[in-house]
Amino acid sequence: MASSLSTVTRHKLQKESELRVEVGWESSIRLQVIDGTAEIFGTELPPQFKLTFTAGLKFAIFTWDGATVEIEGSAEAYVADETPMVSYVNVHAILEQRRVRARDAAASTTTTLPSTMNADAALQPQGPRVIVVGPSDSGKSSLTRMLLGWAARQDWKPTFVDLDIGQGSVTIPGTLAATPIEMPIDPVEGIPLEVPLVYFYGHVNPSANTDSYRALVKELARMLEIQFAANAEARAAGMVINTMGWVEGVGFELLLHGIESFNADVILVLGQEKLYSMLRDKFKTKPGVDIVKLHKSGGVVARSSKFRQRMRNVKTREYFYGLSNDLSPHAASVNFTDVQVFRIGGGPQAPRSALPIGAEPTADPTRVVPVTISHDLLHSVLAVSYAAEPDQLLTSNVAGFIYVTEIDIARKRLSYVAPCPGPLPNNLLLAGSLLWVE
Ligand SMILES: Nc1ncnc2c1ncn2[C@@H]1O[C@H](COP(=O)(O)OP(=O)(O)OP(=O)(O)O)[C@@H](O)[C@H]1O
Repeated sequence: MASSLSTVTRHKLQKESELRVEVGWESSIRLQVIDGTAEIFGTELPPQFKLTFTAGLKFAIFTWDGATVEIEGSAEAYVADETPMVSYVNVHAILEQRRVRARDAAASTTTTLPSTMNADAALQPQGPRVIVVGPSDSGKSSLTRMLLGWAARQDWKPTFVDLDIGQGSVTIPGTLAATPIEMPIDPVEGIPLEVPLVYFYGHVNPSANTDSYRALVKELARMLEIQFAANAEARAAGMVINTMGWVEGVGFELLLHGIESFNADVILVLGQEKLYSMLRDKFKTKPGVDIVKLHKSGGVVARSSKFRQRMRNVKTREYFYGLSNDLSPHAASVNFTDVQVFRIGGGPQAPRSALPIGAEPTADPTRVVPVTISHDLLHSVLAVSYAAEPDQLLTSNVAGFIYVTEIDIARKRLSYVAPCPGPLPNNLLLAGSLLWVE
């Protein structure tokens, strides 16, 4: 039975049960494990230590052997003893065997090859490449976290790939990203930002420009392939890929494109029979791809579009201000001539003169188009690209993001806020449809 908590409440959890918590929007809560052991999405909680969970968060504290958990503050919370966790951890055990096999095989390849010879990258021993798929609110991100967390607890550094542009769990929404996970993901702080490879798609809706989305997925996969070829440890640990909840029509095509681009060999399907059978049909002639159907947890909470919008704002705010307002973003301004802003898509594909008579030029969705700086850019989130030339902007990764706070047309100056001081690392900026108002 759900209870509304406003003060301190203790919950005794039996083995293999979980406490499902929804923090209210009014304030954060403090939570600690009083005795026993418990984890949040694969990350073990430190005993006797108060952790703060911010307003709006929804999560489960799971225990394998039993625990007592105390919550201070206002939250909806209830205990559930029916969870799919055992099936999830069984998947982890199989992935673990594959990682060990890849590591052992890599070790014997290096000892048997002459030192001057490199094994063909495609033939090198390879750990599991897992892709988690399912409709919206099926628990994909949570399962991804668990699999990464359990692997990291066994000293692997698996690569987390996030293709879900709606949430932006690595940096901000509207991005695709990959990062090695060296330790279980902190349930409060999230993913550390040290070495992520981030690409800016610029929209939270994949249908805004599916061609550019595909181009970015391909490029991210290509970059990881290069990294894996040079790093046997990362290759053996493999990757866990989180996807978006769009699984019908073009969404399904994009899923297939993701699976093929990353050469995924384990597809975990959460909570939808139809998607499972469509994938099984697609891959029945392809040996070496395992498709596994898993139950969705009864704890997964459906989130409205308003809630998602709110969480996106929280995520963007966190990027600039830190989780608990502990970062001081840096306000600065530049002359219009100091920066060049572009967007992807638009503009004619070919000049009318080059087209057959009567044909209308269509917009090229992957074309890099210059943007004239105007009031239209006010409140935009812009990516600072690593591209050396504008024509590389489509597939270059990004250094970070700024948001535009003022456009002074008379003085031709653009004011912005960046997460750190100092000049921008590049003057090539990329705009999408992402806006943010403090
Ligand atoms: N067992 C659980 N108990 C309580 N809350 C949960 C549980 N599992 C997941 N949640 C919460 O439910 C929400 C949806 O889960 P999650 O983000 O994993 O789904 P998703 O399939 O990745 O969603 P989408 O792709 O639509 O964004 C999240 O807020 C998550 O923290």
